[in-house]
Amino acid sequence: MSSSSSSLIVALVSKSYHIYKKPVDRLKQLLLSPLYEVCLKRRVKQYFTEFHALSDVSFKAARGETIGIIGANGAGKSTLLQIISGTLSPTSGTVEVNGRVAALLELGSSFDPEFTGIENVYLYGAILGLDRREMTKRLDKICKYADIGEYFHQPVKMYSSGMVMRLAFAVIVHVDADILIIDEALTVGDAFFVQKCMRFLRDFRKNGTVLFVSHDAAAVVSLCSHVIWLQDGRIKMQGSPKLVSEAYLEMQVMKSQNISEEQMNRQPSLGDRTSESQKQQEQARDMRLDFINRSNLRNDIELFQFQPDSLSFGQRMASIVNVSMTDEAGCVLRWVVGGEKVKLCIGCEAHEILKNPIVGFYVKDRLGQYLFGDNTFLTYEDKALEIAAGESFYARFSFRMPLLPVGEYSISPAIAVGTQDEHLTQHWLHDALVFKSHASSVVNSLVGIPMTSIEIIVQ
Ligand SMILES: Nc1ncnc2c1ncn2[C@@H]1O[C@H](COP(=O)(O)OP(=O)(O)OP(=O)(O)O)[C@@H](O)[C@H]1O
Repeated sequence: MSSSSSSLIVALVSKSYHIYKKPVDRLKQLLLSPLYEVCLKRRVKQYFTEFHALSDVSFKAARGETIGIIGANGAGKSTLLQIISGTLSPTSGTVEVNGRVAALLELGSSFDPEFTGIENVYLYGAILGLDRREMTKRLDKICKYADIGEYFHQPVKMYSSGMVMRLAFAVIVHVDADILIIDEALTVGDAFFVQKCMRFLRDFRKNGTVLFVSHDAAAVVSLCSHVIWLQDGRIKMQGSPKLVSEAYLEMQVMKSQNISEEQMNRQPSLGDRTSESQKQQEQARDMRLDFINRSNLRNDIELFQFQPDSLSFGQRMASIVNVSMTDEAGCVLRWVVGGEKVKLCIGCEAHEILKNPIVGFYVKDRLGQYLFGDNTFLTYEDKALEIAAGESFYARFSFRMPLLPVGEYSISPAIAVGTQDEHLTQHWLHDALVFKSHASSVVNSLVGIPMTSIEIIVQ
């Protein structure tokens, strides 16, 4: 990307803070340090420790790009975005912005609670570099977009959080921003207004640049074209939303289970099982035969071979050794038609005694968006289940295959031990079974559900 096509260039941005143990240390630093330096011509000890909230962060964003910024609490997301929006200066590094930046962080946090909605519109406009005359021209439209009625004339302290969001977003929509910075607060709240914001964002993204900040990997996958993962003030990883969010999710699982990266076995050696799965593939029945010539929009879904060597993590008291989709009679399928009854079988092997194993899966689309998933926990919650070391077992999920838009999908199975809320992942296999929808009547939604009937009734 050339710098001229970039609407935003962040180059080696760092931010550090001086941390003082006691308030008096700040005073000592302020008074003694320069005094010593002048009188004694030497540096004296520092009364603070330096904390690096951001270290050498660099990236570029082009017009039409939506960049996701993910990271745990304290990772440096707000610091970075405050620097980009110009409300905080970096300790070192530069930010080049081509155009107007409008930030909607912690929605409405820059509103003055004592001022009315209208007064805050002017205030917010001023922060974004628009004078009173320009804001007056836009006031009616902002009022209509926010749709908060008489509250527009009331002090903001009387607003519900939903009203604050409505007003803040209405302003953002009408300030002709080139770069929008928003956070996940936008995606919660009144569903109709969220949809309205999303429609604006979808449109805005065609020419503008969006920075979307979130803790939630699934949210960035559905909105962003590129994702930056911040950890301890540094870029831990950046790239495609799917890859980065998977790695981030993996790290979160490891953290919640107190597992170090070394403890994770990331090298499955299940190659010897490939031949078995190949055999299954050859014997698989083509379910399309039953549906031939019914419709050219029939949702033909091709299932590929189980990938035992796909990226995985887990403690490995057990392994996933096979994933297949079968028809009701148990015959392994190579093709399935959306809307048909199928069974998803996840074969496992225990390497040690397993108490209360949970087997589950997620189905994801090409962008890594989670479409649906389930696990065995609730069904087995009241039944003590113990599996001896060396035993094989499998979990089977029976459901109707949803109708899927044309594209590639994958199933990520997992086995864990414990409960739904507190468990230790033993083996999580990313994209273990890939499948492809070749034709579909579903175009504008993530999945379609099989209709039992469709009618027009003229009275
Ligand atoms: N004024 C400050 N003085 C000292 N440390 C600060 C200051 N502002 C932020 N920090 C620290 O910098 C780090 C990054 O903070 P930041 O708010 O950017 O994180 P974040 O990723 O936005 O977190 P969250 O998701 O919780 O909002 C944190 O450890 C925070 O405590």
